[in-house]
Amino acid sequence: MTLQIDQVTKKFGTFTAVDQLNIEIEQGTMYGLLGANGAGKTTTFRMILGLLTPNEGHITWRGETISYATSPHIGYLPEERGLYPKMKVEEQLIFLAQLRGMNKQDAKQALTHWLDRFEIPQYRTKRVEELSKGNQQKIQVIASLMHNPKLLILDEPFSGLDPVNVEMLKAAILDFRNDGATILFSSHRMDHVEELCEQLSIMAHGKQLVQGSLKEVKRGYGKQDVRIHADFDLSELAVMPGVEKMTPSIEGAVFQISDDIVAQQLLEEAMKRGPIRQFVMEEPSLHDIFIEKVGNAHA
Ligand SMILES: Nc1ncnc2c1ncn2[C@@H]1O[C@H](COP(=O)(O)OP(=O)(O)OP(=O)(O)O)[C@@H](O)[C@H]1O
Repeated sequence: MTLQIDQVTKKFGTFTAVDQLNIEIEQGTMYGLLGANGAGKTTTFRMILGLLTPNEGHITWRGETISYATSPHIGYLPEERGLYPKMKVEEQLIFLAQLRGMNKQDAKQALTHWLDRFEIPQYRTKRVEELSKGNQQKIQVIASLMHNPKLLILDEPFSGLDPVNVEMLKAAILDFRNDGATILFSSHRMDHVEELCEQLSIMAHGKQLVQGSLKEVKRGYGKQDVRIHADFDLSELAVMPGVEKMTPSIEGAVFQISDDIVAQQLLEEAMKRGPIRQFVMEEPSLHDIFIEKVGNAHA
C-alpha cells in the first residue's frame, strides 16, 4: 500500500473537521476525494503532506511519515493558489522547482517541456499578474508537476480551466498515473472523478460516507435507473411498487428502482399502454449518489 490514512481525526478547537478517516491508495492509482464545501478535503490533504498534524490516527506513504517540506517526490497543488504576481513565470517556476530539489538546468528543461505541453510558451517571460486566471492556474499546475513527483496531491485541479485545458490537464495527469505515480485529487465535478478515478471517497462534515472503486460505490448504492422513451404519458407508472422516483424527460421518463425485477414489470406495464421507443437500464450516476448521500448527511 503506498498511501495509508489510518483512523485519522483532525480537530480545530472543539470542531471536528475530519472524523476517523480511512483511505488506502495503491501505487499507480488515481483516487478521487469528493465532498461538499467544508467536508474536510483540504484539511485531509494538509495532513497527508505533514502541514497539519492529526489529533488521532496515522498517515504514511511507503511506510513512512510524509514531510512535504523535505520530500522531493511529492507534488502539491494547493487550493489557495499562491504565485508571486510580480515575478516572471520562468523565475517563479525555477524558484519553486529548486525548492522541490531540482537543479537549475533540469528545472529549465522541465519548464520548456511543460510550457510547450500546456501550449503557453509565450508566457515564459511575462509577469504572473499579466496572465489570465486560467493561465495562472496552469503555471501553478506546472509547479506541482515539473519535478516529476511520485505522489501528486491536487486540490481542485480543474477549477477555473476551460474544457480544452481540462482535457490537457487530464491527459498530463493520466501520463503520471501510467508512469506509476499515485494521485489523489479533490473535485466537485462528478464526471471528472467518474472518468479518471479507480477509487473514490465521498465526504461530508468530516465523515467518509462512501468509499471504494467506482463499481463498488455504484453497486453499493443498490439502485438503478430505467429510462423509457415513449410518445405517451408515463406518469401513471410512478406509483408502481418498487418505483422510488420518477423524473419526466423530454422523450419519456427515468424511473429509479431498487430491484431488477421492477424493471421487467415497468416494461410490461409500459408496453400495455403503447409502443416503447427505447428502454434502457442504467447504473446510477455518481452525481445522484453524491446528492443523496451528502443531502442525507445535511439533514
Ligand atoms: N485552520 C482552521 N481553523 C479552524 N477551522 C478550520 C481550519 N481549517 C479548516 N477549518 C474548518 O474545517 C472544515 C473543513 O475545511 P476544509 O477546507 O478541509 O474543507 P473542504 O472539503 O476542502 O471544502 P471546500 O470544498 O469548500 O474547499 C471547515 O468547516 C473549515 O471551516
